[in-house]
Amino acid sequence: MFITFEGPEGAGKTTILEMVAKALENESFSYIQTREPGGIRISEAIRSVILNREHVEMDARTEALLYAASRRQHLVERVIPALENNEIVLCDRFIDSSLAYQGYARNIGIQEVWDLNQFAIQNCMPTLTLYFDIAPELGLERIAANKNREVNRLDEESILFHKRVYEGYKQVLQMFPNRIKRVDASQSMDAVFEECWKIITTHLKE
Ligand SMILES: Nc1ncnc2c1ncn2[C@@H]1O[C@H](COP(=O)(O)OP(=O)(O)OP(=O)(O)O)[C@@H](O)[C@H]1O
Ligand SMILES: Cc1cn([C@H]2C[C@H](O)[C@@H](COP(=O)(O)O)O2)c(=O)[nH]c1=O
Repeated sequence: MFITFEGPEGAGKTTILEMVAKALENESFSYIQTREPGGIRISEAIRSVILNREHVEMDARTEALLYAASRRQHLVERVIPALENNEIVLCDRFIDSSLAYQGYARNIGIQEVWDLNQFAIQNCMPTLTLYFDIAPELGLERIAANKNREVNRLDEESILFHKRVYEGYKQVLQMFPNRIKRVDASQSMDAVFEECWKIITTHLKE
């Protein structure tokens, strides 16, 4: 099982992924938890290049290529070996982020970014994606309130950009209605977790 967590900034993906990991551990499932961009040395290095606040001149297609490169290395080095070892993979963001952020919000085109990513993923797609649905304003409020979080280059984009990301996700949801399950991320943490856990346990049984 390859489960990804998707959604705009501050939606609660990382928080709930941690809670899901603990719940899987309690049930004695073997799993790994990881993130994109990053998760392993080379992909974390690419992450620093992409998200560096000084790199304001980065071209949108360069950005899309760097995310895809980071994705490729992470898949080969971390995700695929874990799946081959029958471990559940919990991954904070994956290809849907590229479709929403680079494809739609950056105006490259969802189809172009999808095509670009095929070279990187070679058909390795998540079996389940939890989409954390939250109004961009509320997500940004949450991250602004979290003083421990480092602000990155994408966080600093305009509210207009974050609204486009939200619109982009809506389109991605329509493209993959079977794989992507929507969760109301504006609820309390416990309520969001319960909703996610129900979806995951159903997926496990299937
Ligand atoms: N359901 C919730 N209600 C209120 N606050 C929440 C909820 N879920 C998470 N938070 C808080 O919101 C902030 C952002 O949460 P988190 O880092 O999990 O979001 P994220 O989706 O991973 O964000 P990003 O993609 O921007 O890194 C954190 O301070 C977290 O404690
Ligand atoms: C995988 C991926 C990510 N992004 C963006 C989304 C966020 O703004 C950052 C990652 O930061 P986080 O705190 O770890 O969520 O990168 C993107 O634009 N495209 C992608 O493919």
